[in-house]
Amino acid sequence: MTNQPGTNMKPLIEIRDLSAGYEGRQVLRDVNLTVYERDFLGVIGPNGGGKTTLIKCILGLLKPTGGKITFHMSDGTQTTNSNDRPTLGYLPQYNTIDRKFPISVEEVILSGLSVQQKLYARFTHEQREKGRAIIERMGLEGLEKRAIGQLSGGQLQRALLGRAIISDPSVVILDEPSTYIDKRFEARLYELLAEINNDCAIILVSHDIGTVLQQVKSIACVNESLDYHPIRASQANGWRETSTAPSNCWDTARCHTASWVSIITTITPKTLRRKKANHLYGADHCPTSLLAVK
Ligand SMILES: Nc1ncnc2c1ncn2[C@@H]1O[C@H](COP(=O)(O)OP(=O)(O)OP(=O)(O)O)[C@@H](O)[C@H]1O
Repeated sequence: MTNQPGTNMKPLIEIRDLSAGYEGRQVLRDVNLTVYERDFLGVIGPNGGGKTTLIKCILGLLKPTGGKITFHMSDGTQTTNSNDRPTLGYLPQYNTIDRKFPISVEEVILSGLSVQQKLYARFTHEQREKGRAIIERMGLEGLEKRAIGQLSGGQLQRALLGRAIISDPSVVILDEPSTYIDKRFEARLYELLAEINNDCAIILVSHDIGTVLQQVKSIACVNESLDYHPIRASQANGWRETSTAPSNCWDTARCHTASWVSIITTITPKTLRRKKANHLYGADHCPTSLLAVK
């Protein structure tokens, strides 16, 4: 199944019949998905289901074994070459970051401009000012010169988010952004994402289903294949709520169908309790059948 174009939403990324894997082992198959202008797509699914692999394919970090990814440019042209694609902002999973790398907060944030920068060229005054504004927006004032190895987990996540948005990308991709972020900044993080979403599309990979459902406009469940469900479908004036879920949506992903569909259809008090429990215990330790299983 592929998601259908909205009435006036411009596609930014079109994924058709994508398959991908590692060393001959297939991880994704027959993935079809379109990311639209100002979309806010939540990507959920079980551990090892292929969420990060999908993101790597979009970013051009992993070559698909089949299918194609088309990027739509602001001038109306299209490309399948990831070197020519529009700027994508990326916040990688926390555990992929080498914290021993000798780089400061300011340098991490400015490194998000590297695609616009000639190799070894100095940053301009304007770029540094932009870096300062992002540092302030991320609540990192006073930590500009601190090496990333001396930051708390949440401070590092904020620096990485700053890096992801500094280049004014057309799509920001966030892989588990709330890991290590405290409650106060988590609320700010989602406020920031709502602000950013006024200008660009967001793809958010998360295990925090309650938060995902409150924030996103559409959901993709990835477990080898992909099932898509719009929560707020596009219409002439933007996005509107929908309340239907395809009953087989989660079957394909081998999730617990009834529980998932009830979560998707409405945010129930049960879901809110789940969200609270996730925050207290972490999604992986949350004892309930609402979590996806392989
Ligand atoms: N570089 C790699 N080489 C070989 N196998 C890999 C590699 N990266 C991921 N895999 C495997 O591919 C599968 C999908 O991994 P992926 O990281 O995409 O899952 P995920 O849905 O993002 O999982 P999680 O929720 O745990 O982050 C897993 O079985 C994983 O072990």
